[in-house]
Amino acid sequence: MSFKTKSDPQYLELPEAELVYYDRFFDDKESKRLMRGLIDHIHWKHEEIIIFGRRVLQPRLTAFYGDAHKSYSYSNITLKPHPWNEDLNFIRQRIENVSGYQFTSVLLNYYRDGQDSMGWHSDNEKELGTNPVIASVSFGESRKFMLKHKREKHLKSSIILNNGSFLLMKGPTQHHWNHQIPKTKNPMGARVNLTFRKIL
Ligand SMILES: O=C(O)CCC(=O)C(=O)O
Ligand SMILES: [Fe+2]
Repeated sequence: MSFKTKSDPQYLELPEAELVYYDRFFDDKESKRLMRGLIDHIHWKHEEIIIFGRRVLQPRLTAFYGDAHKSYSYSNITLKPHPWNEDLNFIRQRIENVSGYQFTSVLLNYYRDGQDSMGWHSDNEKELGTNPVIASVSFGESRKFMLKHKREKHLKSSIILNNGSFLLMKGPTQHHWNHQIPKTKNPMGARVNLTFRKIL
């Protein structure tokens, strides 16, 4: 008799990438509690960024938490971390135990509906070092996570990130691939995503 655990990992077979996906990493009850806690208690901000010299609001809310003195800069903004809270430590503990990696910081994104999104990018900021490990946890509405190779333009992939899921990106993934969460016209509820990172 085989016994399937709730979080059998799926290895995504993409060249020059290392991606591992765990569906239902958190069960429905935990996910519901954590999503509620995050929406209600995280210090969400609607950040302005500068794109091609213009000030625009990001199409989502964000927050940055982590060890003190580990600031993070991207798209002309520098984020100073809020201290870890209980829910974030609970999530961090679980992903550290399973992945065997440790994280100093977490960037949170709150997609209020299908019109909220994140454009093509890779998480390759200098302070993450080479081959950074990024641990991505999602709660709420399922959204499509798209990947495209930076050099070989025909190489594309996508994966649906479900409620309670955990996606681990490591090895040369950030070096060779961009990712995005596209907008969608389908009616969509809220989604919260957390990307745990190690700032050196
Ligand atoms: O919302 C997601 O799943 C992606 C978030 C992301 O790529 C990031 O925070 O760098
Ligand atoms: Fe990212």
